[in-house]
Amino acid sequence: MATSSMHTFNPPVGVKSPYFQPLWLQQRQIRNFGLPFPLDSSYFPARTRRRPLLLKVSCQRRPGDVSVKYHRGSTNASVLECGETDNYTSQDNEFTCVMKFGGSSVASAERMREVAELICSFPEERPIIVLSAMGKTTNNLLLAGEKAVTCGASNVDGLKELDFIKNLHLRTVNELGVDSAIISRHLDELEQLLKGIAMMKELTPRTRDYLVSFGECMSTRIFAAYLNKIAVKARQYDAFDIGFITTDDFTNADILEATYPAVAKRLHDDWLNDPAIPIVTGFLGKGWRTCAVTTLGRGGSDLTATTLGKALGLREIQVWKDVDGVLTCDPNIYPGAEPVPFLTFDEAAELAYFGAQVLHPQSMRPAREANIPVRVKNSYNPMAPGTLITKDRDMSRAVLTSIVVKRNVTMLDIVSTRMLGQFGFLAKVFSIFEDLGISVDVVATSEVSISLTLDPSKLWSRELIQQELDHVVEELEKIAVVNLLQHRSIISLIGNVQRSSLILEKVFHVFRANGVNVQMISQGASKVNISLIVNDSEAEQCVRCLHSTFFESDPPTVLLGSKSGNGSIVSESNVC
Ligand SMILES: Nc1ncnc2c1ncn2[C@@H]1O[C@H](COP(=O)(O)OP(=O)(O)O)[C@@H](O)[C@H]1O
Ligand SMILES: N[C@@H](CC(=O)OP(=O)(O)O)C(=O)O
Repeated sequence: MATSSMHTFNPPVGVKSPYFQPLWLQQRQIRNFGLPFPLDSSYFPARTRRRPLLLKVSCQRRPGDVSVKYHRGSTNASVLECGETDNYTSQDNEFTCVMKFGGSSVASAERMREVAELICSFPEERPIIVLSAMGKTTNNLLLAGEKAVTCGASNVDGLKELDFIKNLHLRTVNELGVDSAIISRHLDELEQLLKGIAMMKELTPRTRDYLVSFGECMSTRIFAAYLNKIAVKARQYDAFDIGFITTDDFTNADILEATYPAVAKRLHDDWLNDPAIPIVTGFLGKGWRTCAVTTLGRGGSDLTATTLGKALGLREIQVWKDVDGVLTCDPNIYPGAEPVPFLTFDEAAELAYFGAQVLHPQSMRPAREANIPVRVKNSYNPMAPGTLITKDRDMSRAVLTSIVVKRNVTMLDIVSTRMLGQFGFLAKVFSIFEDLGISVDVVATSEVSISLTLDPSKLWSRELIQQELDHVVEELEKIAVVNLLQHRSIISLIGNVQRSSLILEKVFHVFRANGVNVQMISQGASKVNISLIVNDSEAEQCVRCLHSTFFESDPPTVLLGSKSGNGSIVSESNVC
């Protein structure tokens, strides 16, 4: 490898660039992360060897280029050395796209065979493959872990979830005709881990992440072995071993910037030494402080795929699902939902953030930063065009793109106890949320009152239970009158907010006809989202009615009589 060209390097003091992320690393961590430059022991003068070393890593890239600038010093002020690693240019970019296959796409031996065929049907592509765990595996691992806490170590081998996982994977290996030895160590370790959990009577977030990692570790090993068996040369990678460096937020970790050059370097070098299709575990990373396995939040393999796309500056990122693309609404709520042919990154990000299970909430970020198109396709129906997500699209005729619902949201109405003209009220409220580490979804304000909703996924992952909610209310009550409203839903209308009057006119017509009162409304700064808060019990029906109104040429007049606020039966058009 061409090493650093040494020169004086002034760190951009006070500048926070997304490509310049300071990391405090220890020697052991540097080795573990496999950072893409030679940091052997000679890099650590004796006096700093035991102390943390400040290493700043920045990744500079144009499409197809990856280079790393770094400097190191014993303190922020004294930079000892800096340099730049190899530059990989687009000519030697050996991969063309990422293809990510979700759990439903690799749920059985038959599905794995079909996916292998699908990959081979694109001979012009040199893909990197990302796989999730085989369908239902992650849920069964989590359930097994929870049961292990209380079932006692001697009963672990009788857990039906463990049995399901063993049977599924051994059957798949058998049916594909690959050697079961590739997963036997994992199955043994999994059982031991569950026994450990049973003995400790405890399942920490860190252990939970290690536990679910077995799903992706096994699916990728089986699939790589099968590709090799059919003479398609493939190499399996555990993401946590090739430089996917994350925060240590177990169960919901975030990818750190140093990941991009590390992963690019590893895949690039391996390809040059011995070309083989990389089969990478989705969903997993390595915590930068703990060096333990982390996960990126449920559905996180989408984020693995877009991270790889950005790391290698690829032409396209494909996420293969079990639906014909991103649909006009959740097909579980309304089976007549239609595929949306084009979306912008902003639309897709809002859609994912506000509850569309089809994409991981953070997955658009790397694709947007590197401006790499994301294509959502159906592995069960590869001929369907799918959804193409890009930076811009023609919005001239766009009105509503998709309707999303996020359930079980908690809403807070906060009214200042002071009179009008009291400045600093909003700042005080938000500083309380900041202190408590709680993120807020939707906000509507006046000078003396705020209505807001709390992110249910954050509540879930942080186990923010009633006690914590009570604590929030207690703190807020020092400056305001607070009304806590639970079991609400956010209905998000993703589309062209330039046409908000037209959209809202239709929406309120539907709601009025159905006797539904909107409890809060917010038009996001993103300009692609209008959010409305209704009762949980009303949400699905509202989505179905809105879908009929916006996406069907002949909306139903009356599907069902519905009681209006004063108890009378409404019989207007658009009552669903
Ligand atoms: N707006 C939407 N568009 C498409 N699918 C959606 C939408 N909302 C919810 N879904 C659900 O998301 C599922 C696909 O996401 P997911 O299960 O995470 O896929 P995979 O596991 O294949 O990555 C679909 O089967 C569908 O039930
Ligand atoms: N297996 C993990 C990660 C993932 O991304 O899965 P899927 O692609 O099937 O949503 C999960 O179930 O959350």
